[in-house]
This record gives sequence, structure tokens and C-alpha cells, in this order.
Amino acid sequence: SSVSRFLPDPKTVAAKLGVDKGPIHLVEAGLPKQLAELGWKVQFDGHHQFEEIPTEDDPPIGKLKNPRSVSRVCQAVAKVVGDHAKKGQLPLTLGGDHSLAMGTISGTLEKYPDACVIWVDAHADINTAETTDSGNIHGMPASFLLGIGPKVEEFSWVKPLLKPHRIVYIGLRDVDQGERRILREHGIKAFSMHEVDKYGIGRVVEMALDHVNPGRKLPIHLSFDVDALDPSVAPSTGTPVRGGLTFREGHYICEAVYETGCLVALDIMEVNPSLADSESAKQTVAVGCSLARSALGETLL
Ligand SMILES: N/C(=N\O)NCCC[NH3+]
Ligand SMILES: [Mn+2]
Ligand SMILES: [Mn+2]
Ligand SMILES: [Mn+2]
Repeated sequence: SSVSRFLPDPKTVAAKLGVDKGPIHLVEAGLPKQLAELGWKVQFDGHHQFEEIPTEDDPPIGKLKNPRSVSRVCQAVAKVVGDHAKKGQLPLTLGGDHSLAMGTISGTLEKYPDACVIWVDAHADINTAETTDSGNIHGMPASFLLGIGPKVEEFSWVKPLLKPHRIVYIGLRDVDQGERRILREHGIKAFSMHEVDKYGIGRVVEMALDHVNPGRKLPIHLSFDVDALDPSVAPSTGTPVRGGLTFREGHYICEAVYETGCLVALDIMEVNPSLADSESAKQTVAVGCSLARSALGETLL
């Protein structure tokens, strides 16, 4: 089947967080061609540009930073992902920071309301407008998708379609107190790096899938933040945290999700080549491409 290649490059949002070069580098590293070589009919209609909202026109709402530009970009991404999904394509979104998941997962849920989400990340990204310290919305997307926390008018377009039993985390190791409380109170399943060490990645992925997709019948949206990987594997990213997934553990997750045959959407997020020396940036871009290939069927044999 075909994978729709659209690569939102949210200039506005990314520019503030410096992640705007990710998509460009991933494409320039040859990802579309690599996926075509796996047999996908790749449709890449260019990077999505978003007009800047000048900072003075986008003051914080409460603590939330760049709320209007983040909202506008994510809403546009939700529409594009939803449209591709409705055409039976598999949207691959290259970020850009993880706030984009508000858009990509909203788009997926429009077509597949029963979809489950596998969120691979060092962070839970589930702060609300109340619990966030930084006000960086890339630490909050999951709370909007779940409809948790106080209403923020600017984000009222995000329908709370995601249910707590339909999301599972793998790779957590830097979760705020407020987020821990939210995970506990809503009974959201999370496999931290402790569980990865304890059970091994094979068992963890099996338990994660058993939790959100017991019969392997539900569509899967895989949202992969490259900072889930150890910084020695993916150094050029916004919030690196030591003690992450090995190169193989990260790829195993992608391979195992592909093997379910349920994948309907994929995000490769937080590749930020502008944050490190060129060698580290190249290494991180290469890992991003490799993860995408693994999630789209590049098996080892
Ligand atoms: N990479 C990040 N989320 O996945 N950064 C924001 C979260 C910090 N608590
Ligand atoms: Mn994230
Ligand atoms: Mn993260
Ligand atoms: Mn981030």
C-alpha cells in the first residue's frame, strides 16, 4: 500500500524550538527513496510551510508558550494526516517537536477512532496547562488528546478522542511529578526503562501491545520521539536523557509494531540537527531514517 509522505516542517513552532531542520535533513538523507526501495508507493509533496506568527502577536496563554502558532500548525497537520488516512495512505510525519503529535494523532483518530497509540519517549508529554512548569507545549500533547486538564480555548479543536486504555508508553525515564500523578489517576500504562531492563524489550513490547491491542485488531499509531533512545545513539535532540534505549531496542519496537500488520500512522519526532556538531547531527538523522524503515518493513532478513 502507499505511504503518504508529507513532512510538516512547522517553521513557526520549530523555529522557536530549533527543530525546524529535522524534516529537511531526513528527506535529504534519502528517506523517501529508501522507503520506495522497500516497496512503498511514496508520495512526498514537499515540506509543509507555515507562516510565522510574530512573537508579539502570540503572547503566552497562562504559562503556555507560542500557543497560537503551535495550535495553528497542529490543526493543519491534523487535517493533512486525516486526509491522507482517509485515502487509505499511511501518513509518516517527520518532526519537528512532539507537540505535532496533537495534530498527527487527532488526524489518525478521525479516520480510526478505535486506534491505539504506542508512545516511545523518555518523557510522558502529558503535562496539562496546570501541571506544566516550562509552558513548552511539546511536553503536553498527550493531555490534550486525552482531554485531561483545564480547557484551553486555543486548543478546543483537539477532540478528546483518545482513551486512557488506548495509549501505552515505552522508554520513560524523565517524568514530572504532575505527570506521574496523571498516569496513576488515569490508569495509563507505561513501561519505563526500569521495565525494559527488567523484562527485556521483547517482553515489554509484547506486554505493551497486549495492553492496548490484545487481539492485534486495532489500528496502531506509533509516535516515536528519538530522545527515547540513549543520547549516545541519538545525540542531536532537544531534551536528551541518559540511560535510554539502545539502537537495537529502538529498532526492535519499530520492527515488532510493523509485524503486527496494524500500523496506520507513524511519527518520527524531535530530530534536531541544529543542536549538535555535524557528526552527531548526521548520526541522529541516520537513526531517524533507520527507525522509519524498520517501522515500515525493513526486516533484518
Ligand atoms: N522531548 C520532550 N518531550 O518528549 N520535551 C519536553 C518534555 C519535558 N518534560
Ligand atoms: Mn516527546
Ligand atoms: Mn522526549
Ligand atoms: Mn521536546
